[in-house]
Amino acid sequence: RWCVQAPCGPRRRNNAVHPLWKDPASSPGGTRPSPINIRWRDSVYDPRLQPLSVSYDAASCLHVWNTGYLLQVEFDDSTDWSGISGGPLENPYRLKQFHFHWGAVDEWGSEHTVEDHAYPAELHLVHWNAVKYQNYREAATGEHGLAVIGVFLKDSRAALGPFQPSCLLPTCRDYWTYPGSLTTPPLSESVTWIIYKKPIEVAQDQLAAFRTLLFSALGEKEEAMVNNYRPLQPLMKRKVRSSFQ
Ligand SMILES: NS(=O)(=O)c1ccc(NCc2ccco2)cc1
Ligand SMILES: [Zn+2]
Repeated sequence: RWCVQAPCGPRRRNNAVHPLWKDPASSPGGTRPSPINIRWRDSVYDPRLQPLSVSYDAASCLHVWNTGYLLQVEFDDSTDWSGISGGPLENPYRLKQFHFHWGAVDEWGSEHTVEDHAYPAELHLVHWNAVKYQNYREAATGEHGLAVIGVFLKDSRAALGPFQPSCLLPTCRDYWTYPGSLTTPPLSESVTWIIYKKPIEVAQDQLAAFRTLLFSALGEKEEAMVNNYRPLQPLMKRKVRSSFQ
């Protein structure tokens, strides 16, 4: 079982909604905030987009932890064990971590939506540009610093395989891509988003397991970790490109 409680980080007022999720739906001064609602009419097929090349080695997985606002799996990014290239990317990017966002019920929970449809959860595989930057922390706030793959989760009888990153991707590799931001602080506008069109299927008990995690730390009033997604942000002057027609 994952460590259910959040690490005892900065003390928070009891039974307050996690401050992170009270962030206003706007990003003051931002020009490319995430997440967004993906609409067919805002997107354009780009035939120049290459397939995304994904190579993950489960042996580079380090540990799973409750960050205090989501569940995160960390990877050894000291070499190019696991990473992606191609697609909309001008360099190879190295896998640093993946994490999930989810709702209290199946009707919502994903950060991005497609034609106003929300999924029960969304997986983010976070990669950094190891050609342009020395480390993840620098890349996370720099231009062309991060590439995040978004995968929608929908519930079904089928069970998700073990948390091996390669079995977390849909078989259909059609995707949308757009320039955006981190969806949690520091909200840096450093992300090339790559969102797969097709969801992966997870068993109901796996979604239920996410909802047993806590925002609260040991000794604090228990507060279920649910609805850890940022509100939708305006598209502003951006084009969403699709790899498919
Ligand atoms: N939800 S997400 O995929 O947009 C995302 C991805 C990565 C970070 N990283 C936050 C960070 C900044 C410096 C070190 O670590 C925050 C949010
Ligand atoms: Zn995320």
